[in-house]
Amino acid sequence: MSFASLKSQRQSKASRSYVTSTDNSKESHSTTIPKAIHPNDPTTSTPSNGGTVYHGIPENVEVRVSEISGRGLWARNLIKAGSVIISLRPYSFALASRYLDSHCSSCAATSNSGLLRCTKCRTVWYCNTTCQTNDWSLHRLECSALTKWAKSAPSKNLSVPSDAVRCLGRILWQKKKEGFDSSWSKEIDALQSHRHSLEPHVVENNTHLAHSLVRYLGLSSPGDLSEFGILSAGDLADLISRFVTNTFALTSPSLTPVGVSVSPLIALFNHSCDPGAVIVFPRSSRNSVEEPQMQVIALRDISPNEEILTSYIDTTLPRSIRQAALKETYDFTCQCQLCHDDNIIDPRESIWCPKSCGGMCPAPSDESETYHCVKCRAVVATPTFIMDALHIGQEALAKATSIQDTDHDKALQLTTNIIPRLVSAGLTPSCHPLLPLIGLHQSLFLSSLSADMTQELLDETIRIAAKHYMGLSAILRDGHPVRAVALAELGKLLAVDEPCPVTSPPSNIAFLPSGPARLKAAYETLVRARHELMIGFGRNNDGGELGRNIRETVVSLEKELGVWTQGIHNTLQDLLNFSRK
Ligand SMILES: C[S@@+](CC[C@H](N)C(=O)[O-])C[C@H]1O[C@@H](n2cnc3c(N)ncnc32)[C@H](O)[C@@H]1O
Repeated sequence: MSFASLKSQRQSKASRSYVTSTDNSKESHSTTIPKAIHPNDPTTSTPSNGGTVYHGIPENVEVRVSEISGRGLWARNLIKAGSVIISLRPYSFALASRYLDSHCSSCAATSNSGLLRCTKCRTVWYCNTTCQTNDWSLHRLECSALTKWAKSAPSKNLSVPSDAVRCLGRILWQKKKEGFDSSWSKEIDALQSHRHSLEPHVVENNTHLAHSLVRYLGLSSPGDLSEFGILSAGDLADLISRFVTNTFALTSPSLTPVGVSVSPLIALFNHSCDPGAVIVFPRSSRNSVEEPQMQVIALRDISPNEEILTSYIDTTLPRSIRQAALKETYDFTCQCQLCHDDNIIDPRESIWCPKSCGGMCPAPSDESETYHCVKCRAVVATPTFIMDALHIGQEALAKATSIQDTDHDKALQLTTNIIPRLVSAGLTPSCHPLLPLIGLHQSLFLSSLSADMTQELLDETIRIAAKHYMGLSAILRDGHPVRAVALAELGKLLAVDEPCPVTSPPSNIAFLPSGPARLKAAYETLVRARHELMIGFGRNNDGGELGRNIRETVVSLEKELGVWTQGIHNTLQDLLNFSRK
């Protein structure tokens, strides 16, 4: 698995607590509001910010330091939901190896008209010569490193270093170019490092990364790193630790992780499992030189003096998995309400009431002998089949995820078999591992859709997409980009022309509307998706590239529906005229 996918699994999704807090300021980690430090005042020098001057910090945001989470970014004024809080090009980014030939290495765009390959290293691709020229000052150095790496690679699938190694290489070349005393280098050096408190297996991973980096840079020993300002093994360990703790997944406008990115300013945001803001790459810039544009968008209104928090991990995951991921990579125990309030029934870990009252019960754990419904208060002994379903579901999820690219059919068979078992055990659609299994099932189904698909296959994919959205909407805030993308996907599937006229639906498949009713459902779903995209990908961005695509589809559906309504109107008019004759 690439560093990009690992990172994105941890950070791409954020969520909403089941009990919505009306007091947003509760999300801050200290009882007193931390004092502001003045990051843009070069005379300020506290031990916590090292006098770092942050480039591109907007007027309505300031850096403050809290005892629990260190530096963070705070709102000075009210920030409305859907506002772009920060927009910048990351200091460094690298595409994951599998996306190098489908995305431009300068602006990260995909191209329908074909990309141009660097003729020397034959590894990176560009939209055109402008993009190539823009990237040349760094690629010049990267190009020979890539060529040497490929020559000494033991096999073809190891002929390109990982995105993490390439991104670290770019950071070091750029630091050298900018000068070690430049503000660019100081911002990188001021990223938080946890090298003194890492768990042994993290140290081991970091050591592998360090060795690969030394090899990639063409150095014979770590001692040669002094030309990059790295003077000791401790400096190298710090560099790697800073990188791991502060990188973000580079994502496509529809949230596919395609690489890694580093921005020291955006790395100042602290974490919450119910964040007020998200980090996205909406592709909103008209000028490709500014892309990839990394943006922080408010998911809800953020009050003045409230800390702006983003999420580092997939917040659709249950608490124990979130906490383990945060501890391992970021070295802290999350204190957010979702992690600490035991009175919350978390839909991520819930099953339907076995007495069918429509209420939810906390999913039982290995230790619990009984479980109770929060609605009707029924207390029920935990049947072993629920525990078995939870365990088997977890194993199936791990297996299907690991083979999805190598054995599509087997992965699909696994998800097809396990989902009904979890549903009949009473898991709600947002409960782990049912929700990620439905998400995986949907993407496996989508990859098997073709122009000559059958009506049944299309209908089944629509039903899975609807279930997926339903599960996400129980845990993610309205307008969350993950939820918005899922709804757009559902709307697009509904808008696909039905492959053949529907006679009667097979009895084992629930009813789905057809013809004009389906068109109307598609229209309404896409209008709703556009509303969500405008929040999650920014109002000023028109919902990003995906929001603009959906707007075009909505307009054409409106025309189709108009033609249809006009057709009915004309037919009625003809009938009326005929009966009058
Ligand atoms: C990406 S950095 C965020 C900026 C960091 N606070 C700083 O001073 O540079 C991530 C680190 O911030 C700290 N952090 C972030 N969110 C936190 C939270 N909710 N509680 C405690 N520490 C947190 C952890 O040390 C984590 O490894």
